[in-house]
Order: sequence, then C-alpha cells, then structure tokens
Amino acid sequence: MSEPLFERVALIGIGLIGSSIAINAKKRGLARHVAIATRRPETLARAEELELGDSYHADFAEAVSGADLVILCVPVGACGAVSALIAPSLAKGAIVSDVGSVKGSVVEAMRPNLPAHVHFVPGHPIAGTEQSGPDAGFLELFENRWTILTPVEGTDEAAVQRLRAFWEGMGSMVETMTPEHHDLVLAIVSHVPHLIAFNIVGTAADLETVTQSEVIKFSASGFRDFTRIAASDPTMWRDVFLTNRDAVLEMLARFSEDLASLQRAIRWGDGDALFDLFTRTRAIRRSIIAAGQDTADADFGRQPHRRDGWNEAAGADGKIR
Ligand SMILES: NC(=O)C1=CN([C@@H]2O[C@H](COP(=O)(O)OP(=O)(O)OC[C@H]3O[C@@H](n4cnc5c(N)ncnc54)[C@H](O)[C@@H]3O)[C@@H](O)[C@H]2O)C=CC1
Ligand SMILES: O=C(O)C(=O)Cc1ccc(O)cc1
Repeated sequence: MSEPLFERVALIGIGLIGSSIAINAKKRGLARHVAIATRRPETLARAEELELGDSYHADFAEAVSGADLVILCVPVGACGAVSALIAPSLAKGAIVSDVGSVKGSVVEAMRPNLPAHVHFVPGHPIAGTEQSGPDAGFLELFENRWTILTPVEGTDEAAVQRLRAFWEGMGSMVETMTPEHHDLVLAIVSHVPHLIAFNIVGTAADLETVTQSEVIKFSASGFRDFTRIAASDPTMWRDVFLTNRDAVLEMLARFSEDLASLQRAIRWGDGDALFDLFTRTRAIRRSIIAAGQDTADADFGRQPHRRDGWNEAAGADGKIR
C-alpha cells in the first residue's frame, strides 16, 4: 500500500459527514491516524464503539495537536467558536478545513481565529443524506460527487492540491471557486429546494380539511421525496438559512416571482404558459441525466441500500422513467 496522504487527520464533529470521512480515511489508507473529537460524550462513545477512528478526544485541542489535516465537521454556526478553541494547538503547516454547506460566513467566522502558520482551505462536499449522527456515515458517500474548495486569495497552492488529493482519494471530484459564488450556486441548487420541502411538508401537516393520515396514505412519490428532504437535521439547516441569508433571499425573490406567474397562468387558464414551462423543465431534467452518463450525475440508484426518491425513480439500469 502507498504512503498515506496525511499522518494525522483530526475530525471535529462526528456526524454523517465526519463519520463518512473517518471511514474513508481509514479504509482507503488516506491517513495514518484518525483522531476524533466531538462535543457530546455519548456521540464520542458511539464513534469509538463503531471504531471510526484511532483515538477519541473530549478535548478538541488534544485532538488537533500534531495533526497535519484538521477538518471541522460541525454545523456552520459552530465553526467560529470551534476554530477559536483549537487555534492555539494547531501545528505549523497544518491544513485546516471544514465541510460546511455555506462558505462565506464560515470564512468570515474562522479566518480571524486561525494562526498565520496554518493553511486554511474551506471545503464543501455536495453529498449527503437526510440522516445525521455517527451511525449515518458510509464509505461511498462522496463517490462521483463534487466537492467544492473555496481557498481565499494568497492560499498556498500546495496545500490546496493536498486537500484536493484527499477528497479525490475518497472518490470525489473537486472544483475550486470563491466562497461568494459557492453560496449563490448552492442557494438555488440546495438551500431553496430544502426550504421548499420544509414548507410544503409543514403546509400539508397544518391542513384542516385533509387529515394527516390521508396525507400519508395518498402521498405520491413527489411528496414522499419532499418528506425525505424535510427530515434533514434541524440544527444544520437552521444554520444554513441564518448564514446564507442574502443569497437565499435573492433566489427566493426570483422563485416567488416565477411562482406568481404560474399562479396567474392557472387562474386565467393559460394552458400554453403551463405547457411551455413544463416542456422546458422536462428538457432540463433530461439533459442533466444525459450529461450524467459521463459525469457525476450518473448516480441515480447509486446507493442500493437507500430507499429514497433517487432510487425509486430509477429502474435497474439506472434510467429514469
Ligand atoms: N448532512 C448533509 O447532507 C451535509 C452536511 N454538510 C455540512 O456538514 C456539516 C456537518 O453536518 P452533518 O455531519 O450532516 O451533521 P450531524 O448532525 O450528523 O453531525 C454534526 C456533528 O457536530 C457536532 N456538533 C454540533 N454542534 C456542535 C458545536 N456547537 N460544537 C461542537 N460540535 C458540535 C455534533 O455532536 C455532531 O458530532 C454541516 O456544516 C453541514 O452543513 C455538508 C454536506 C452534506
Ligand atoms: O439529502 C439530500 O438530498 C441532499 O441534498 C444532501 C445535501 C445536503 C446539504 C449539502 O450541503 C449537500 C448535500
């Protein structure tokens, strides 16, 4: 086996993403030692029971000392405080990263706390599920999925390349962009869609004329997909909306305008407007799938153990019907 990329990887927070990284780092030989730290003793004990790492620490400073890679795998709202806690113990030349779904606020919160002798390379794997906690992680999570790195100006290129190699070692494809651009893109492809799911499931739950048991009994797969998304971790998503406020509000404004014109088309019986939009959106879906045959999105039905919308929409050959 070739030499590991890192001697000691410290993971702060061991939920879905932290545990998936831990499993990858060990199984794929990317780190000689995986040190795990988290806030709650029960979670740390569970991580140890699952043998996710090589050492387990209640003390974050102890976990990061001597680490050449430190990754914060905590909700975005906690990144600032955690970075302040670990800063005095970070080794010279260490790469410090995170996996947060929002990048601008994480950079703002972490950067001032970090010493000049470390390389700060923020990251975000565009891969996840609605599950959370240390039991949720799995080896294939990052396979054929994109990871976005958002290094700030002046970051050592060698550090960016080393982190890129780490994510590629987990099967991910890597792209770099600015934190601001990341937040705008993710607002429309991830954050607003999650908000729509939280909202529609909430609306259905509050209905007075349709009972909850009817909602469950007659829910077609479209609504079931929304309920999967709406089951995502409340803390994580609260933090996403509080920290990516501007980009989400901008995309929501556009969404509301488009929704209003759909409403008008329905009110005035404008079948052509409805038909045109649905034709356009069907073509978009088909082109995504066609492109997916040789890029990241050829992953419908990718996780055979998952029974969610992605799998159910796909036949045995992975084609959507
Ligand atoms: N769940 C998903 O699908 C994805 C999540 N992310 C990002 O990854 C990060 C972690 O998310 P998950 O692993 O899903 O969450 P999770 O809820 O499964 O795990 C979070 C971990 O952070 C710890 N934690 C929570 N608050 C903390 C605090 N104040 N101080 C220290 N530790 C704390 C928890 O004990 C737990 O170990 C988040 O920033 C999220 O935005 C990124 C991609 C996908
Ligand atoms: O479960 C799903 O469908 C997701 O969309 C997972 C996800 C959630 C948050 C991210 O920042 C990235 C991926």
